[in-house]
Amino acid sequence: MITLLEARNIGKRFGGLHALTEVSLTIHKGEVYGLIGPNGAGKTTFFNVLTGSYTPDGGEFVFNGSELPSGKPHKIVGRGIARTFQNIRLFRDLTALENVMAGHHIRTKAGVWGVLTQNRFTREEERLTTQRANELLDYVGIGHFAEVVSKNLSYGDQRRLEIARALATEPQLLALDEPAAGMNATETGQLKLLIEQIRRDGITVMLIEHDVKLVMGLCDRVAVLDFGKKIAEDIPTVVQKDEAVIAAYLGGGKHAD
Ligand SMILES: Nc1ncnc2c1ncn2[C@@H]1O[C@H](COP(=O)(O)OP(=O)(O)OP(=O)(O)O)[C@@H](O)[C@H]1O
Repeated sequence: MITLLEARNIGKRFGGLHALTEVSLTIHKGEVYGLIGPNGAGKTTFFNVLTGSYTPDGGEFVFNGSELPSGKPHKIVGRGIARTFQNIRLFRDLTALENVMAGHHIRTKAGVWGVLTQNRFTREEERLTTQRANELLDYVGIGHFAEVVSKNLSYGDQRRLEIARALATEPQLLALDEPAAGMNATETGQLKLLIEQIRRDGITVMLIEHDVKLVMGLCDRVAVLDFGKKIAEDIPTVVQKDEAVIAAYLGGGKHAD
């Protein structure tokens, strides 16, 4: 197994609140890795420090063998980590196609000068960016909505669009924050197929998700956070039976039935 991401003793405080305490985990190339836990456990905070939205108070991330810069989202995308957000963050007034093209621009070479002058090189690059964006919209299943303004898409399709935009940055690790939130059973089933396809295409996936069935059916391994600490990490069937996890995540014996 090849290690893609290693989180070493990650800590994050907000004032007196310890949102993450010495969280360490290792993600292997090609796996789907779930991050679960009760509300407020620190899952999104973990994504935020990994992807540079927040600077951790302690610890480090090693990606593909070298340390990631902290607090530099753009550089981290450039290193090959893309994410989606729990609260969808699209350019609401741009079309689906334009949203995906915006994601791809991090990989294009034409600088501001090229865009301003629209030289031949830039025009060719734009053509390829458009082509790639259309391919990605097809890939996530919303190719027919390329020209639709993103705020007019259904919730499920907006989530797919966010995935297409993240894929446009050509990531090696795709971090999905509650991708099934607000989806009905059919959409969730389609999402599962899409994530499986993404993995088959060689992209490692890290997933925060509350839909237990989806997590159990999709993830190779799962880590559980509770009050900012990792309390378990294993294959789904083992995690499901872990007493500390049952107590924390399912509300403990008092509520379990
Ligand atoms: N920017 C912030 N400022 C202050 N406190 C924060 C901030 N972000 C998160 N927190 C707190 O840190 C803790 C962890 O929050 P986080 O959003 O990471 O949890 P989560 O596991 O993703 O929860 P959920 O499943 O509800 O999304 C919570 O107590 C939250 O209130």
